[in-house]
Amino acid sequence: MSDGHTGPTAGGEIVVSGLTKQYRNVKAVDNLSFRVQPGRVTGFLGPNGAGKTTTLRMLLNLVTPTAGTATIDGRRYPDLKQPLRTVGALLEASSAHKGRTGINHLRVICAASGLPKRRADETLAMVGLSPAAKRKFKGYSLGMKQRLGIAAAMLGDPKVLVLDEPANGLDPEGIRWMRGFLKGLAAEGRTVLVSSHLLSEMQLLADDVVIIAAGKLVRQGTVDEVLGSMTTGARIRVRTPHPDQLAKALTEQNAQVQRGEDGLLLVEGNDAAFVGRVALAAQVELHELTPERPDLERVFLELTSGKAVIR
Ligand SMILES: Nc1ncnc2c1ncn2[C@@H]1O[C@H](COP(=O)(O)OP(=O)(O)OP(=O)(O)O)[C@@H](O)[C@H]1O
Repeated sequence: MSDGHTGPTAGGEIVVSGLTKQYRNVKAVDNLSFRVQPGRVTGFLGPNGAGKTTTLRMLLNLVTPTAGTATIDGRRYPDLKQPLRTVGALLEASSAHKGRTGINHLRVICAASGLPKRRADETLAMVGLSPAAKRKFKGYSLGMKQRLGIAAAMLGDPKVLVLDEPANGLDPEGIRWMRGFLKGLAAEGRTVLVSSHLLSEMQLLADDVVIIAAGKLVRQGTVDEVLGSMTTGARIRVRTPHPDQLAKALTEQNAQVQRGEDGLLLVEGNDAAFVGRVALAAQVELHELTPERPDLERVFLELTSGKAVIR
């Protein structure tokens, strides 16, 4: 809708509708629509150049859409009555005045935005940076800078968090911390939208995923739905001392079977119960029968194959 109001929505829902951004030569975002629910972590995934950053910047009114709308809590960003209390954002490795201490960086933002000064101390504690409060920004590690950026995003106690590649450059400990922190925010009922190309990380972090490629929606759903919808990715590992006999029986039932080492068979497109039944009917002893869940990495490559163009 053009007046910036899309009617009542549950607190903190993000609604992207027909969003499009045409740069001179590139359609960075192409008629994109999706919804992001509160109380959940949503992974916003896509290959390089897919249009993730452009979408998030349109959501935050930093880039003007060519067409379509993006609303937070039912309003476009410029129409939010209290933007910092509604949405907090981390767009890139946060920058701050090099000679300023972490705590002063946050206090400056509080002063400029009419937020109480105590929020600087509270959010610094929230991200575990209190011990480094009085150290200068230029001495912060990348991980500390990311934490400070998150503290800044949390100053207004927003119900919506939008983070562009927050795990970039973090070490495994930093990534683990980030995961716990973001899950905690969602558990408090906040909306957490996180862009990433680290798909394995998203599988551990996200409840829902929105996958885009070349500016277009490729798939949206819960992580389980998206993984479960990929029949080609689902395989059953079967181990038997009689692989020839079992492979023959399975192939006769039109199953696709790949041979591995040590009597291993990989069966595609069927479930474990099917494989067990065929083995029983063929009187073949089984030493292993394991459904292999497709991982998000494989699903992602399959869904976006051919669209991961470097533009
Ligand atoms: N200001 C701009 N002017 C022209 N083209 C742009 C501009 N900003 C982005 N693009 C182009 O739009 C496309 C989408 O870029 P965007 O940064 O949104 O993708 P992304 O999914 O965030 O990628 P990455 O993971 O590499 O950051 C790319 O082709 C990019 O070159």
